[in-house]
Amino acid sequence: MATIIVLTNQKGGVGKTTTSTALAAGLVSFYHKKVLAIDLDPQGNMGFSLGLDIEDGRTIHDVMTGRTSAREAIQETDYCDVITSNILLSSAELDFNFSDRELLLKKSLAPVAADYDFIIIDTPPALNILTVNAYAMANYLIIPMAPEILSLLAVTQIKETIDSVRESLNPHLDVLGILLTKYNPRTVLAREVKEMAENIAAQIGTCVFDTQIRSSVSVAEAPAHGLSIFDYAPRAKPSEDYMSFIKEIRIMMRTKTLQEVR
Ligand SMILES: Nc1ncnc2c1ncn2[C@@H]1O[C@H](COP(=O)(O)OP(=O)(O)OP(=O)(O)O)[C@@H](O)[C@H]1O
Repeated sequence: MATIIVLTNQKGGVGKTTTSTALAAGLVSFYHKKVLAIDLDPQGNMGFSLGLDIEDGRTIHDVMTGRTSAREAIQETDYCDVITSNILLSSAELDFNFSDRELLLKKSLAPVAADYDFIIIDTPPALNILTVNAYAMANYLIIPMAPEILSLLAVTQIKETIDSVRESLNPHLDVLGILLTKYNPRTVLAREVKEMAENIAAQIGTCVFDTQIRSSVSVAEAPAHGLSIFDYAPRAKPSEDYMSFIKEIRIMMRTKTLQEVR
């Protein structure tokens, strides 16, 4: 069965899509894993970043409204399989107004989940029914966070959603860690935010990853070329950092699985 990793933070612009895309591409390119990337953000940036025309094809909205199957909505890219999103998903709160609506994503992806090693889910900058659907099927949450004070406040609010999903839908939901993005180690703010993030991580029962993703303009340029950061700018700092990040989380996931077996 696939390991399901969800990138989440209801604050916008903190690097959720960038990290989802790098993680999906990195697991395929360096570890030869079979990956399905799901875009749950109505902005539809993940499909675009992986080189797809998001106006074409069926979307996760079609899958979740039962108009098509997950298998029919999967599109292939040079990196991984993707189910794209578009603006129609922004009416999810109104469209999905029936009982069990929190498990819609899990049920619709069940027929394809066994075909993959990893399912990576990019979420919208909100805590809504889409986020809850992602949390309900996740093995691990990763919280990207930019070094800004408002970004820290957002992480505190995520805790309530995590607690309520653990109580009712997914008791095994595990927060793998907080990932500092757009990081400039030379600024005082970045160092202060790192310390605050460590306090918040302790409250959520998680950690701040040892790896931080440094800032570089190459991150903003890569999606326009439909290339992963590793192919667009292999020597740029974020390529190095995302590579270390993937190594770090693979070790963490392996350790956690071994602990569960014992
Ligand atoms: N390490 C980085 N260095 C420089 N720019 C970055 C970095 N990471 C992300 N960015 C830029 O920050 C912007 C927001 O990133 P991204 O779209 O990944 O965030 P997001 O959390 O998914 O946003 P949203 O919540 O709106 O979906 C983008 O323009 C992206 O190119």
